[in-house]
Amino acid sequence: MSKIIVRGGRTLSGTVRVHGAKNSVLPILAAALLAEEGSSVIHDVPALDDVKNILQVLAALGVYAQQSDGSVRLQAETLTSCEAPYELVRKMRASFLVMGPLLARLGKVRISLPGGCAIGTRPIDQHLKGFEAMGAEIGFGQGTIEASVVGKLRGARIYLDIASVGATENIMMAATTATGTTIIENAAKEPEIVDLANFLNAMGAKVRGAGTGIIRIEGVEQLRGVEHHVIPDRVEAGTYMIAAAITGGDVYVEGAIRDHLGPIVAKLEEMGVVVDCDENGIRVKAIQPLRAVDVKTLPYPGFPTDMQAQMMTLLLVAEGTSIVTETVFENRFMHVEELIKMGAEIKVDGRTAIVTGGTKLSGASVCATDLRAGAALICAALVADGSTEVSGIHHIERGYMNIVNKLVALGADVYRAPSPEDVLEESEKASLQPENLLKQMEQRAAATSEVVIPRNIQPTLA
Ligand SMILES: CC(=O)N[C@H]1[C@@H](OP(=O)(O)OP(=O)(O)OC[C@H]2O[C@@H](n3ccc(=O)[nH]c3=O)[C@H](O)[C@@H]2O)O[C@H](CO)[C@@H](O)[C@@H]1O
Ligand SMILES: C=C(OP(=O)(O)O)C(=O)O
Repeated sequence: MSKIIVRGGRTLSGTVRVHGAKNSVLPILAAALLAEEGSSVIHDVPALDDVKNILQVLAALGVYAQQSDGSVRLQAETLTSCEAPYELVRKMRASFLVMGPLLARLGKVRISLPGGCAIGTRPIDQHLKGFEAMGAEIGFGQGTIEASVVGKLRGARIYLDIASVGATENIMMAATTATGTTIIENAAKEPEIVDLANFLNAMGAKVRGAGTGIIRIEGVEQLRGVEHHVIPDRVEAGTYMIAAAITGGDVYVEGAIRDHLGPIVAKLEEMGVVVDCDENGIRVKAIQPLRAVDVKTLPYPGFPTDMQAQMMTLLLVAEGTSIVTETVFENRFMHVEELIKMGAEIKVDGRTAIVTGGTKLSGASVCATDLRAGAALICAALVADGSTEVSGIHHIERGYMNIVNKLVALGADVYRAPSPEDVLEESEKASLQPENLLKQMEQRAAATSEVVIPRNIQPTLA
């Protein structure tokens, strides 16, 4: 098991550049399935495990993808399957976002139920309610969902009981080529929804109102591939803002968009952190001591649940007691137990955590139970006395590209310790390189006095 090791006590300073948003790029790559003509070229695609995973799902459906230097070209003119394989969907919930595009493109889809995860049960009833309203027949097999529609999906008025990000995206994509108009009421308003709508509109869709609670999609005949730049990752940006503040540092987060980070900026300022925003990024300068503040997570534009764990960690170094309330997911305090191992004083009562500030944190062996819990542990480790070993880092690598290098560039004392299996894998890979294979054959031949003629210099037989 690989680990990230952090020796705390360094003050962060300098500039860090944020990558493209994970939560934008995943639906956008799924939406590329809708292009019946031409290629889609997506730029600012971060090299994250989640991205690799969705590209594998798309490949299994027949999409041809080429990746180079932060961009991906996708060719989806001919799809070869309507079935998203279980092993891939199981790895990542966001793969469920291919359901809407597949229903629109092929009129049928077979996909595994994505199941729950550490932060909550995460049902998909609102996605399915939307597809059914649009005329899809939905059936459940053993852990799978099969949906089909006779002819095309039909536009409908769909009220979401919860302003679900994924359901809004899935229904929005399905509706782009439906007959008539679809209206999503109580739609999610996240910036990633707007990014997806912009991509769809560039492809020829007619989506209006993205970013508000009511989205109207007028169905069009077909969509074509286009080029698109993904928006910067607001959660990655927010995490580096917290990392800067917790170490009493001075960091410029290049690419951070202030309008996407309203609640983070507001809470940091309430705590006494100096936040300067310009059109290219956000500078965070922490003048400690910081003040305790209360935080309640809510759908956008409220305080993002994806920043709750990191914010809780910052509150540990503030003066006074803070109350953190998680309203979006029912089980998103898994980091608390790990922070307590580092000396934190936090009491959880249902969806509320009472955080006592000013306690000294000490290095410990802790485990990232989910992506943002992992980010929060790294933030805590940056100010803890001594060394912290964070395991479960595959969660962190789902959402933060080059986190270790970025923190090192800001002055942190941190490194990634590969697991013995990783080292073995690397050496196995190396031993499979052609030049090494040849060397091994030669060594074996010398030992057995066999004659080895490498294939590329073998004489052609008459
Ligand atoms: C890939 C991606 O973009 N992930 C984000 C997306 O996840 P995701 O799209 O899964 O989150 P949702 O907005 O759908 O979930 C919000 C709440 O609604 C509930 N719900 C959702 C759908 C449904 O059909 N029924 C239902 O009850 C969920 O269990 C959860 O309690 O938004 C979350 C909330 O901002 C973020 O934490 C995730 O980082
Ligand atoms: C919960 C998250 O992502 P996902 O929905 O992909 O699990 C997250 O990004 O914090």
